[in-house]
Amino acid sequence: MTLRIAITPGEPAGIGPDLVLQLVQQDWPVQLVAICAKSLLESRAKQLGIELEFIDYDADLAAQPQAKGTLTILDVPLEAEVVCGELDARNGHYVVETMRIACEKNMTGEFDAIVTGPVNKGIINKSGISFSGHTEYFAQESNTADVVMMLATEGLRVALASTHIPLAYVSKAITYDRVIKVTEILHSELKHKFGIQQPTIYVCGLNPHAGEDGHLGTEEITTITPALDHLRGRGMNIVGPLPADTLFQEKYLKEADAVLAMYHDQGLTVLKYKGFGKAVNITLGLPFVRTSVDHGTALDLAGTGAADAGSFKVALTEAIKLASDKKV
Ligand SMILES: NC(=O)c1ccc[n+]([C@@H]2O[C@H](COP(=O)([O-])OP(=O)(O)OC[C@H]3O[C@@H](n4cnc5c(N)ncnc54)[C@H](O)[C@@H]3O)[C@@H](O)[C@H]2O)c1
Ligand SMILES: N[C@H](C(=O)O)[C@H](O)COP(=O)(O)O
Repeated sequence: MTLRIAITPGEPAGIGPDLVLQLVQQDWPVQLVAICAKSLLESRAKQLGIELEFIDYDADLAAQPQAKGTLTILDVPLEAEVVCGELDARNGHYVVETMRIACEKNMTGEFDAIVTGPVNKGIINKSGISFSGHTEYFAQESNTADVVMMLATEGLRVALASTHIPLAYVSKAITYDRVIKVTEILHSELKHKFGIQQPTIYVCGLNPHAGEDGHLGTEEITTITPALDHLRGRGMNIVGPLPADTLFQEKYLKEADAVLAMYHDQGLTVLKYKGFGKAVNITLGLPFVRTSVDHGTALDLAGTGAADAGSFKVALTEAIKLASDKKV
């Protein structure tokens, strides 16, 4: 049976539409359906000089593998005309609607995975919708209490204990229960989705030098270590908390199936330094497969033809793998 994968190009003024047009220049063993404005992709294709056959999505037809040079679209109309590189709050609802449809159709089983292009969180908020990221949106929309953001590139997986929150709130977000829940999800998904029988997880401290015995912060003593001790007591291979600035070295990474960072930039700066443009963002703990690109909207490159589709291809390849494994 051919899998059906939803692609949301994301912010219409960014590079997402360009990258979707690049993705379908090759065959894929699954059906790809872009959930977005047909008019947007038609005009972007014209601007980029790409010739494509556009096909309207029909849910009643059996899924067929993606043939290069065609693009199947589930049309969602824009609210306002798009100018490349110029954010417009009037399209905030449109962007979220594409995500909502993708989520709904994955929940019902019509689709087998979602691969998302980049969105601008600020402009969605400006449009009146409270929004902090796809990860949080899909968790809420699918009634999933806890999910984990994990980015992966060749040789490194980094998961986050907190995601899109101001730095000032991070300490409060790192609770005993949160550290346990995130590590449990990460451990379980490494085992069941990535086939690692006995996962080893290295965990970063929160403070400089992991708190230096409480002299540079106490969260390691009061919260993180007790949570990790609890998990170790249940038989999990957990190392840490280690100082984040010296954890990311080969000696440790060769032992680690994943690193759990306490906050966004602590982990993703390293991950993106290692693999920007070749990494995938995977939401762990959702009832469906969801992957994404490792980069943002790159407004400066929209419509120029200079955007690189490497990460989108990695994200799609990973979604196909995860969705295929789920079907077995
Ligand atoms: N998956 C997502 O939805 C996602 C991920 C990251 C950032 N964002 C959002 O994107 C917006 C812009 O973020 P930013 O400026 O930090 O990052 P960015 O990734 O958009 O841009 C950073 C730099 O990398 C370049 N770049 C990015 N993607 C590229 C590609 N595919 N090919 C070639 N060059 C590329 C850009 O031109 C720019 O110079 C923000 O609103 C942020 O929240 C969204
Ligand atoms: N934190 C992600 C990154 O830096 O790549 C990005 O903002 C996207 O997150 P969502 O998948 O939750 O939108």
